[in-house]
Amino acid sequence: MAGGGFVESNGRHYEGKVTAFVLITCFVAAMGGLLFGYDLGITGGVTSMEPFLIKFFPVVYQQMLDDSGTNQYCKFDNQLLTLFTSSLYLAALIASFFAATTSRWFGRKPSMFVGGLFFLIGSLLNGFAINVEMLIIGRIFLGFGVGYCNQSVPIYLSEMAPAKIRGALNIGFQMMITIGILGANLINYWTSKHKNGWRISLGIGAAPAVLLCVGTLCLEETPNSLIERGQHVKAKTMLQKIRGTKDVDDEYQDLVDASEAASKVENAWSNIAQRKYRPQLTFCTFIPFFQQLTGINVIMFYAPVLFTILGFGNDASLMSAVITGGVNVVATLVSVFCVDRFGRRILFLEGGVQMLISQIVVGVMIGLKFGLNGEGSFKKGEADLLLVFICLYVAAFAWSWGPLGWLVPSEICSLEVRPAGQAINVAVNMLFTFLIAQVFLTMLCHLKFGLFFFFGAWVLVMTIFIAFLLPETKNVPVEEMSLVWKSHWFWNKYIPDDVVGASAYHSKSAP
Ligand SMILES: OC[C@H]1O[C@](O)(CO)[C@@H](O)[C@@H]1O
Repeated sequence: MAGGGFVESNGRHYEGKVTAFVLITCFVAAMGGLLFGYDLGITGGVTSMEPFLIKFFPVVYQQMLDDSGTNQYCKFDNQLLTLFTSSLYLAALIASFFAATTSRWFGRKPSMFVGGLFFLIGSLLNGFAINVEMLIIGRIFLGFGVGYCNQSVPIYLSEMAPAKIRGALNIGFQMMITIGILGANLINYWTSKHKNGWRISLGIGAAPAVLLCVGTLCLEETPNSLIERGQHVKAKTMLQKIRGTKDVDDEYQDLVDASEAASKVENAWSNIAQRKYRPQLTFCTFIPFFQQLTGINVIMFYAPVLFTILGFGNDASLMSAVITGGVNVVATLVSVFCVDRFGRRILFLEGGVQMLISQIVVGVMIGLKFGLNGEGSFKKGEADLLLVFICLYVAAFAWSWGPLGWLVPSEICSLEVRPAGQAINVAVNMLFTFLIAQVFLTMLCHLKFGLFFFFGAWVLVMTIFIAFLLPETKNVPVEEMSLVWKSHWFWNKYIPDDVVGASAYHSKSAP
């Protein structure tokens, strides 16, 4: 068992080693993130494979053949094809509400197990699909898996992990999502060379799903969940077991206190609607909304389709998706190292400016080449340059809005508003992921190259939003957030003086 040491919270010492339990936890969490990323990334490549289109979407395929040489912008515009991609996010949105109740009543473990099972069924239905119905039902099952896992895995992680690696694990989840997307792109690149390769692409997700289910069976329930359900003795024994030491009294007491405080919260929804929580409500709603309005999923879902449209050729399209997927992973890693050193704001602001410039360049290049009628294709050198700017855009997203879109909402919400804040964050994220997936191909058909300016304009709005409204949250303990709001030019009017008095007292009294 590697690692060890202790962490302080509220002046108390938490003993805690990185035990085997913690490592298995990381492994399972990794599978949860990986599956989400895999399902995000897999459809773009699959929907650009001819045998797949011929079998399930012959109309789109015919449209593609008939259209050759004419309007590239509208080649793939088909509602049923889009529904194949986007149905997952709608299902995830609905399932995340059920998952919240399951993990509260029955524990995190059953929730994650159910999530893994959904993933397994969905992957098998897709891999063996004989008609569009089976495909879409499979996608809906995968969506239930995403809803269940996105809700329970991050909670499980933060409850199991020793405090000192909690933040790293938070970004680690996003990191696994990007690795899943890259894995999907690589697998598509390989399977596209085989006749029924799409079956492998869609079915192979069953493997991590089995690992997730089996992994979950080997896991223990979190002490927090046991306390929440009145099993105090078991909770303490469990905490000793997972921390690898008998000396857990301080941490245990904090968990009991936190659970008591949480049980007093009668209605997290009416809490977050109170005036003094206006900053939390605003950021938990707007951060996921803006994250999706960067347009990132246009690249993540449709990169191979988009690159095909731009004239990259089938192989080059899939290869380009692998390149953007790789950039996504590496740039997320940059964030892991920078976020606590340089802070959140600088990443948001630099990322915003870099995304905006890249989007303008991409829009102009496509506009100059394809014009309004959508006719043309790029020469090799031009295509490479376009790819460079798309990579710069992906990198900027991956060290800013990607991980921070999850980190910031979670670190600004104190216990009394956390469940509601987190639920809003996940729901808004899924809703706009769904909408963008659903309307992108139609928007491309109508807005043409202007689509890149459309998302660019949103990036400008969100960068101004961050510049003026988000204070730095680096190294701010959650109980001191109200001091930060109170000293902010805009939010100060929402924070009553007595709340700040209480936090100031708290922070002084904590040694
Ligand atoms: O890495 C890109 C991916 O990250 C997310 O924004 C989630 O944080 C997804 O919507 C996107 O596909």
